[in-house]
Amino acid sequence: MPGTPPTRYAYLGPEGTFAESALISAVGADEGIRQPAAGVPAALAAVRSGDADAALVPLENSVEGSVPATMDGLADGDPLLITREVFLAVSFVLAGRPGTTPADVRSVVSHPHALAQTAGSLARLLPGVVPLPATSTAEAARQVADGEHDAAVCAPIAAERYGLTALAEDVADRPGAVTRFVLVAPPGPLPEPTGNDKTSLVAVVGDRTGALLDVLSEFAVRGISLTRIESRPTRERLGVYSFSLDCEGHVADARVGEALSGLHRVCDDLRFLGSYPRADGRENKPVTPVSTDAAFREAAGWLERVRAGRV
Ligand SMILES: O=C(O)C(=O)Cc1ccccc1
Repeated sequence: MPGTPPTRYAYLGPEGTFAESALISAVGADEGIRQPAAGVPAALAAVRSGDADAALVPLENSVEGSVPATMDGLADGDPLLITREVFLAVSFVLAGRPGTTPADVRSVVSHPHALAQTAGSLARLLPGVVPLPATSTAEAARQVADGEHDAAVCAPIAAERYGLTALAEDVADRPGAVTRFVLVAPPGPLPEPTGNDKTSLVAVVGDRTGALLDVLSEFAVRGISLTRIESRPTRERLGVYSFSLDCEGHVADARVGEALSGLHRVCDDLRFLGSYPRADGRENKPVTPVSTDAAFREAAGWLERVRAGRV
């Protein structure tokens, strides 16, 4: 009998990206097949088309904030679900072809988030050199190896993979930067609740007074804490925004489920992006007695009795 085929994981490639390291740390080096994609849109497209079973993409960084390609790629297009989050400490090297010295460098290239996290250090190491964007840190290393540019800001493993040497190690304006990656899959069964989960949503609200307060109230009245909220342009016209947010809890929890029903009523559009185990090493805040599943069950029972005239 044929066994189950190996899981195909797309990731922001090429080989040697932080996304690949995050994928390996999430699923193991020997699990499934890793498929490098040319960018975040390509990684998500591979899942939507069925060419991959899941994709590992960067979502946000502790220094530079969210990755717009991922935020927008999840908010638009066919629905996808986040099934895991992965946190990775990122540390960079400035890498060049063997024999290069900082004085030889006329161009430096990297992912915009890597450039943002190293801007001050690059200005010191390479005065007057204007940094250029690449689709990923490993793509930048590949371009340097191919002679398209002189230096790349990348992971030590990417420098090694593309035969580059470090002109400077541990390049960072602020040490301790952490990037949050997510594993996304086509719609399907949700990860089981673990008791320490997060739920991600995109809420589109009308252009009216108090719209954001309406969104926040749905969480506040049910004792649900938000872990992230940011606005993104809907790209329809200036002034119409969506709110991308994460809250504590799983949609299977009564309070979260009820909050989502409430949001579905008050929002012009609500996209559920998944409930998955919290992986940032922190614990969700304790649920107050009035917001537990038992409290919601008891209240539903009470209402049923009232409606039946059994007061
Ligand atoms: O380009 C990469 O290697 C990525 O995985 C994206 C990224 C870039 C900079 C910091 C963290 C993640």
